[in-house]
This record gives sequence, structure tokens and C-alpha cells, in this order.
Amino acid sequence: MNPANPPRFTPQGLIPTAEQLAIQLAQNKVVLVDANAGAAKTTTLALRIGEALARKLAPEQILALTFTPEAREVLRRRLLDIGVPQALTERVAVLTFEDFAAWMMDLVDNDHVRQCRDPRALKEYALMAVDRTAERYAGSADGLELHTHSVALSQFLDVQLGLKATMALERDVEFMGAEEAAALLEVPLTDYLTTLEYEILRLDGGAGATFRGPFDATYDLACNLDGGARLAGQFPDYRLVLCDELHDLNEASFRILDALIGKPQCFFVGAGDKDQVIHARLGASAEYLSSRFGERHPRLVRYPLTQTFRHGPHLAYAMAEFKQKPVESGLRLRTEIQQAHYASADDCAGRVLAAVRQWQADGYDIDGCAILIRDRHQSMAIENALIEADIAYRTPPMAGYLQRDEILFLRGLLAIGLRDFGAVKSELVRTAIVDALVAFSEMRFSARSMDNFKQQILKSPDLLGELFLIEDERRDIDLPGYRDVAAEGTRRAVVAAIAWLSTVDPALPAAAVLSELCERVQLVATARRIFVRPYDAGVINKSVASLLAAAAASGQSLREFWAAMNAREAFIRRKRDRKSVLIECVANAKGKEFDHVILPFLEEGEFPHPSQPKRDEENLFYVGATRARARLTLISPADPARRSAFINQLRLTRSAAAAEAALTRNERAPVAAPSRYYLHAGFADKDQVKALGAKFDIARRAWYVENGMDLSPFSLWLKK
Ligand SMILES: Nc1ncnc2c1ncn2[C@@H]1O[C@H](COP(=O)(O)OP(=O)(O)OP(=O)(O)O)[C@@H](O)[C@H]1O
Repeated sequence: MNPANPPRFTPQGLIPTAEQLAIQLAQNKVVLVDANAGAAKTTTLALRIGEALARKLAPEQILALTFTPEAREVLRRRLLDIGVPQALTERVAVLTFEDFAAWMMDLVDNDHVRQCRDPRALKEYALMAVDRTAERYAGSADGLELHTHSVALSQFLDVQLGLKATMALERDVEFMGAEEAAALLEVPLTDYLTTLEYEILRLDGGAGATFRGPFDATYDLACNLDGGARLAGQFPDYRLVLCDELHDLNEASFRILDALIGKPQCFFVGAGDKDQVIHARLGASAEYLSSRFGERHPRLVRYPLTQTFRHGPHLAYAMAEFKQKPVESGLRLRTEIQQAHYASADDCAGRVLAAVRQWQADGYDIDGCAILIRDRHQSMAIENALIEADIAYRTPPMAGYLQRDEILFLRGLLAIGLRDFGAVKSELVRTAIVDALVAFSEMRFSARSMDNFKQQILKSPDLLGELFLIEDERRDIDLPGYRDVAAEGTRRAVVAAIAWLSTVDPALPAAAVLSELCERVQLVATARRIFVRPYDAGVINKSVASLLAAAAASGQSLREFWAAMNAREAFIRRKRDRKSVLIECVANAKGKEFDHVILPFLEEGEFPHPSQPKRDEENLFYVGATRARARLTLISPADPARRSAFINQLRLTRSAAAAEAALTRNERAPVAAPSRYYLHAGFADKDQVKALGAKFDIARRAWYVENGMDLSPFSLWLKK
């Protein structure tokens, strides 16, 4: 520490490490913090804010940005945790990018911009954009594939989001044809043209936004700043801007940050971990951390945060090996890394179950246990094993295996064939089944008639089969060549398959009936057509394969299997209030932490996924493994040749030896004494404690005594 520049802010409850202190005191115009997972980025940014407040910066001149509302709440909480009083914390602008952008856009918006948080409302607009695209380009653009089912609309909404996040729509394509522009931007032509129409609708042809979906405010502000930087002039006078989770930065949010940092009086501190960049599809890229900031601000200074507070040295050192970077842990915690091996998918599920049971047997709460899967198709065997063992589990809403689109589709067919849709109890699942039937049969509907049908179905589930009778209704406008011949074939195949299914004896083995059903509805070919990304289509094949395997393993008849499937769903719903194990996709676990993390299916072909960039897969594994606090269980094939290469990359033998030594070191390290003792002295006591030698901490609004002074005169006010 520089004696000429001692810290003025002393946090409550922790003693900053030398690395944290360096960041707290940094006075450079642009500071980038290269942080490891769990290395207290958020706390450190809060320390920097505390220091600014202690140096009498007005709280209104501080802006702290996050990417998610959850991260925003954590940062607010951390400010309070480290002792910034509530009244001061409330005056600091801690906002998501989207909050900040919406606030700024409000200065130029028309009245009544509709905020669409509900994806259903966005789908309405997406449908209107599809119609406009059909009207405008149906005759002129080759390769136009306009679909209006829910899967196509979701994919379209994803693509338009990606185009905005990367600011690709702002690229100069003026002299290019649409095909060429779409190829340059690496998106399907149909989605590109539909995005253009969607934006015309949304921005009322340039008059101003009429509605905004998620991320649109950020995008609109980034566009505004680009087009002459009109709003930058109206930004509040921020002297300190901070940003958490910089690894989620994309081009649109980068441009907003850049405009903020561009103000001469503004200082910036951002923290991120380039190894946690996993949202490449939303335009997140390690480039911002590694080079873009540097290009814009050649004098930026980097500070490391290597020490993790989440787990002990065993996991810290394994991750250091994995990522070939320094990771340290000062905790006296033996984070265990356990391994188990399996012969088959069912066996893998059995090992997961054993790991959960061991955790319980060791006296821990199963609420703290998370099974993090690479993809949803992997959860079938695991969910079944947990149900059989009567262990409650939770998944995010509609994210269980039985609620995957392709499984909902098959469930819908079975419901019609067996005339038993009433067996599906949840209304949410029922409407999702209708959506899946429409999507996988490549049917065409107006949104209104779909909604009517769903309403009816909720009241009389046995009408489900009628879905295929109303299909022929035209959309609101007549669109010749709107869908291709293959899609027409799918619908016919589905109708024929349903007719066949209703003649099948439900006492026949489920596995045989289901595999014939998949053939008859051309499930694989259809999936390939309706899912634009080959990756998604591939996951569907695996998912259907696991359903067939489960049916075969159960030895059940069709009727029994159908009943068991619905009973399973009811089981999960019933158990929702009990303590439960979490099943979640690794990508969605970012930013969270769990006492025990179980990573199953660590095999080549699954994790890393062969079609995805190696770096992304490595980052995903790193994110998953670093969520663990006390225990990490890695489950991989018994055959070493089939094991995920990630396991070897952890160099567990070597890292464990170093970790043992570090743990001993941590256990022997003296507990550092606090540098100050804070007093419970109110306004009425101020003259008295001041006369006794206490000092006032302006950031914490509290009186304190320096370490080393005689504390006995202060015993009345000493905090425990
Ligand atoms: N110097 C310190 N000494 C002890 N504990 C600390 C210290 N700094 C932070 N912590 C604790 O570490 C925990 C994690 O901190 P924080 O929430 O800031 O991490 P994070 O930013 O969420 O981590 P990640 O890097 O994964 O985003 C908190 O409980 C915090 O109190």
C-alpha cells in the first residue's frame, strides 16, 4: 500500500486483500479488473464506491451498471454489507444497462411506449413482421421460408436480438442485396428481412419507438449515441462509473459505456472474467476485455483479483490448471473434488443419485445441491432416477425434460391417440402442448384462432384432436407460396400418424409404438427443418433417443408409459414446496453458487459438445465447476478413452498436492485484526467520543477508534 494514499474507507465485516485495496485506491481513468470466479468482484466494486464516498464524491455522481436485475440487487446488498449506510446507498444509481438506457431514452421517447416483458406480446409483433415480410418479398426473394409457429417465432426473436446486441443492423450494407447482407451477418435471409420489418414496426418507420422488448432500450440508446451522440450530452454528470460482470458485455452495451467513459471528468472501473464468456450468441465476447477497451483507452490499467472466496484451495488450484492462470484461495475450506464413473446413461443417473444420497448422509441439506447439465436432454435419466428414489427436485419453470418442445409434441400425439389429454393436469403444459403440436406439424394459424383454441382446450381437453380439423383456415392475409411443400407433407404425415395411433392397441410395448410414431411423423427431418441451428436439431435427436431408451428400459406398455409420464410431472409439481435438489443447465447457473455441484455426462460428444467452439465449451465447464463451494462431483464414463478431456485438464493429482500445502498455510495464518473499531455512538454522543479521540467515518456515517488505542474508555459504545 502506498503510505501517501491510505484508504479512507474501511469496510465492515471483512479486511480487504492487497489486491482489493489496490482497486479500491486506483486513480486511473480506466481500470479493468481481471477477476477469477468467486473472487469478490462485486464486493470490490462496492469498496471502490465506498472509497469514493469517503472522499466526498456525491453519491449522485456515481453510476454502477450490471447486466441483470439479480446482479443489480447483489451490488446494492454488498454496499450495505460493507457498511455504506442505506440512505447513501439509495442515492447511488445502481442500475442494469436496460434500466439506465430506458431512463435515458425516456428523454426523447414518444408518449406511451409499450414495454413488452411478456414474450407472448412480442410474438404478436413478430407475426406482424412475418406478414409484412411475406407481403413485401414473397415474389422477389429466393429462399424465403416464412413460418409462424411458436418455435419459428422464438428463433426469429433470438436472431433479431443477436443482430441488435452485436449492432450488426447498423453495419453498412447499403449497396448490398438482402441475400448478401444476410450472408455477411451470418443469419438466415428470412430472419434478416423479418428483423428489418420488425424494426420498422417497432420504430414506427423512424418516428420513435412504439414498443420495446427485452434489450431494446439498450439497443435504442446505443443507436442514438452512434447517430450523432445526441443523448450523451444529457447524461448526468457522472464522475465514477462502474460495471460488474464485464464478460457479458456486447457491442451495444460497450457503446453505451464508451459514451460514459468518453466524458473527460469520468473515471471507470469494470470487473470481469474472460473465462466466463459464454453468451457468444448474444454478442458477448472476450474481445472487449482483451482488446477493445485497450484500443479505445491505451492508458488503461489492469488489476488482478486472483483470490477466490467461494471455494478452498483444492478447487481453486484445479481451476488454475484448467485455465492456466493464477487462482488462489485463502479459505480454510477443504472443497472436495469427487469422481464417479458410469457404463451407460442410466448408470450415470445412478451415480448422480448416489452423490446426492452421500451428500445427505454427510448431514447436508439437499437444497444446497445442484446438478448442472450441459443440455436438457441429459436430464431424463436423472429425473427418473430421482423420482424413483423419492428425492424431490426442482427445475426452472417449464424447463424439465418432459416440457421440451419435441417431448411435448409426442405427448400431444399420445394424448390424441389415447383420447386422454385430461391426464395432463397443468394448464401451462396443456397450452405448451398445443404450441408444440402446431410447430412440429408445421401448421399455419392466426394467433387469434390459436388463442381461442387454447381457451377451449383448457375447458374441454378432449377436443385436442380437433386441432387438426381447424388447421385449414387461412391466415389474415392470403399469402401464396407462404410455406413450402415439405411442410404440407409434415402435416399430412402427422394426421395420418394420429389415425394410425388411434388403431394401435395401448397394451403394446411403449418403446415399439413410440419409435414407429417418430418415423411416421418424420420427427428428425421436421426438427431439422424447423430448427434453424443444426445444434438445436441435434439436441432434439438426442432427446427423442433418451425418451425411447427410457420407454424400452421401463418395459411398460404404451398406456402404462403414458400414465407414468404424467404421474412424474405431477410428482414434480407436488414436491415443489419441499427441500429439493436443483437441476439446471450450466449456462443458466452463471453468477450463482451452490454448496455441492454435480456435473454428470462428462464424456466426449456431450461435454465438450463437438459442434461448438472449444473455447466456449471450456468456459462453460469452468463456469459450471466454479459454482461449487464445498464439493464438486465429476461423473464420467468408466472407459477412460470416452471421458471428457476436461477432467485431465484439471491435473487433479498435481493440484491436490499443492492444495494440501495451501490449506495448511491457510489454517496457520494469523487472523488479522481490524484496523478500526466502530462505535455505537449516536448524534448525542458525538462530542463525548470525539473528546476521547474517536474519529468520524464519513462514508459509513459512524464514529470509530483506530486499532492500537486504548479501547476501555469506549466500552459503552463498542460494537460486538
Ligand atoms: N476481503 C475479504 N475477506 C473475506 N471475505 C470477503 C472478502 N471480500 C469479499 N468477501 C466475501 O466473498 C463473498 C463473495 O463476494 P462477492 O459477492 O463480491 O463475489 P462475486 O462478485 O459474486 O463473485 P464472482 O466473482 O463470482 O462474481 C462475499 O460473501 C463477500 O463478503
